[in-house]
Amino acid sequence: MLVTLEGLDGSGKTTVWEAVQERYPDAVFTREPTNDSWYGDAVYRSIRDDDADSLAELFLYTADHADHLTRKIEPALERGDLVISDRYSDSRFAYQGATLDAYDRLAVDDPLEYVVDVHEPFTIAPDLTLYLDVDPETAAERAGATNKFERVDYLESVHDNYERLLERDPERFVRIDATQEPEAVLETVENALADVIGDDY
Ligand SMILES: Nc1ncnc2c1ncn2[C@@H]1O[C@H](COP(=O)(O)OP(=O)(O)O)[C@@H](O)[C@H]1O
Ligand SMILES: Cc1cn([C@H]2C[C@H](O)[C@@H](COP(=O)(O)OP(=O)(O)O)O2)c(=O)[nH]c1=O
Repeated sequence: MLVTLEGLDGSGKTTVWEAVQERYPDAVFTREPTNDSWYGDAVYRSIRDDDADSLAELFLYTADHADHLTRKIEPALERGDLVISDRYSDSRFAYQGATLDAYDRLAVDDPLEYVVDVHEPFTIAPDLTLYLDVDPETAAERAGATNKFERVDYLESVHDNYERLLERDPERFVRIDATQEPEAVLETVENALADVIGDDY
C-alpha cells in the first residue's frame, strides 16, 4: 500500500513522517525530492537557483519521480510493503501547477491539468494521501522562507491547487487540520492511517 503525505512547506509533514516511523517500523519511509540519487541532487540545485526555468524544473522533479518509482516504490509495493512518502506527485501538481501559471510559452489552459497529464502514463497513484492543511501565512512562518517557494503569495496559489486536488479525488485524500498542536496532529494522522491500513502491517 502506498501512503503519501502532502501539504505546504512548514505544514509539519516531516515531523509526522518521522514520528510515524515508530508506529510502522517495517514500512518503507521515503520522500520526494529524493535525497539518495543524483536526480534528487539536481532538483535541490534547481530549488536553490532563483532563476531556474520553471518548465525545466517540472521535468527535473518528474525525472526524480520516475527514478524513485523504478528504484524504490515499485519494488517495495511488489514485495507487499507499506510505503510512506513525504511528498509525491501531488506536490508537482500543486507547486508546478502554480509556477507554470506564469510561464508564458507553455500553451496550455490549465497548468495543473497539464502536470497531471504528464504523470498519467507512468506514475503509480497513492492509495491514501494525508493532506496536512495549514494556511499559507502559518506555513511560510514555520518554514522560515528559506527557499523561493516559501513566500505567502506563492503558497496561496499552491494551497488553492491542493484544494482542487482534494475536490477531484475526495476518496483518496484525508484532510488533517495541521494548525493543531503537534501531538494532536500526530494522533489524527495515526487514526487516519489505522482506519485505512487496519492490522495489515
Ligand atoms: N503542529 C505543529 N505546530 C507548530 N509547529 C509545528 C507543527 N508541526 C511542525 N512544526 C514545526 O514547524 C517547522 C516545519 O515542520 P516540518 O515538519 O519540517 O514541515 P514540512 O516538512 O511540512 O516542511 C518545524 O520547526 C517544526 O518543528
Ligand atoms: C516534491 C516537490 C517539491 N517541491 C518543492 C516544495 C518545497 O518548497 C521544496 C523542497 O521540498 P521539501 O524538501 O519537502 O520541503 P519542505 O520539507 O519544506 O516541505 O520543493 C515542488 O515544488 N515540487 C515537487 O514535486
